[in-house]
Amino acid sequence: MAVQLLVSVRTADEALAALRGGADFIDLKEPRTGALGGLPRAIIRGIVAALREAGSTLPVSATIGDVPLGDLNGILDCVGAVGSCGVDIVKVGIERGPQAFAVLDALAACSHDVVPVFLADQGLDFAAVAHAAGLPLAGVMVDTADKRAGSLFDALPAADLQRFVDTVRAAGQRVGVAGALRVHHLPAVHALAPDFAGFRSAVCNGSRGSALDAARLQALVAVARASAVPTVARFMGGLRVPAVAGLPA
Ligand SMILES: O=C[C@H](O)COP(=O)(O)O
Repeated sequence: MAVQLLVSVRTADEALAALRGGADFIDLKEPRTGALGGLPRAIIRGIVAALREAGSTLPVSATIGDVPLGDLNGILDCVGAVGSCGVDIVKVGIERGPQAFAVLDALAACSHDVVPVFLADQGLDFAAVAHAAGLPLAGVMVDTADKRAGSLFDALPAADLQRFVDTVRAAGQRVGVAGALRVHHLPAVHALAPDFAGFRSAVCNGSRGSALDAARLQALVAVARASAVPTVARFMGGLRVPAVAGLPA
């Protein structure tokens, strides 16, 4: 099955461009304030309304922002507030640490559909990943916090990435990957075979805080949808990297 494309946006115009451009999920966040920067609630409500007025039935997610794991009440308050803005899924960043288990339990027990996003910069705690996979959540995702440090494929060994996908899927959960992924990572992403992959940096003209670029999104969607992607004998972390001449990386 094709990997579905989650595209992160920060305005209604970007959301409509992502809709027209072929995204499978629309993800609302403020990339200027961090990997999982949260948008003001009024903006979230406005973007959801604009998408629905345009006839979109695509799932919409939104992040709560960077709330420390130690602030469980703060996390749950933000999940409630963002979840009441009309989004289908609320995304919550999960840093590595012992508090992750209690936070995951609380997220699974709350009244909104939540996707925990494991931040891979310090490596993954597979006990926490397996714990999340066994909970009634809307999926489990991995991403990176520091976008300057390279992509997800730089942050984690290929074997860990595959273990993440396999662990979540074996528990029957939907699994997603993200982390400064570019067009040239698509074959590696396809090899991992998650249910969905998230993009922001790759669809912007400059940094991930700059405006979404429709041509870059179009190129990304075209390559992702292509049944066969040309590859060259170049490897990154043991995974094939494609040659995509003329397309933005
Ligand atoms: O949820 C997905 C992220 O917004 C992806 O952002 P990124 O491609 O800049 O890592």
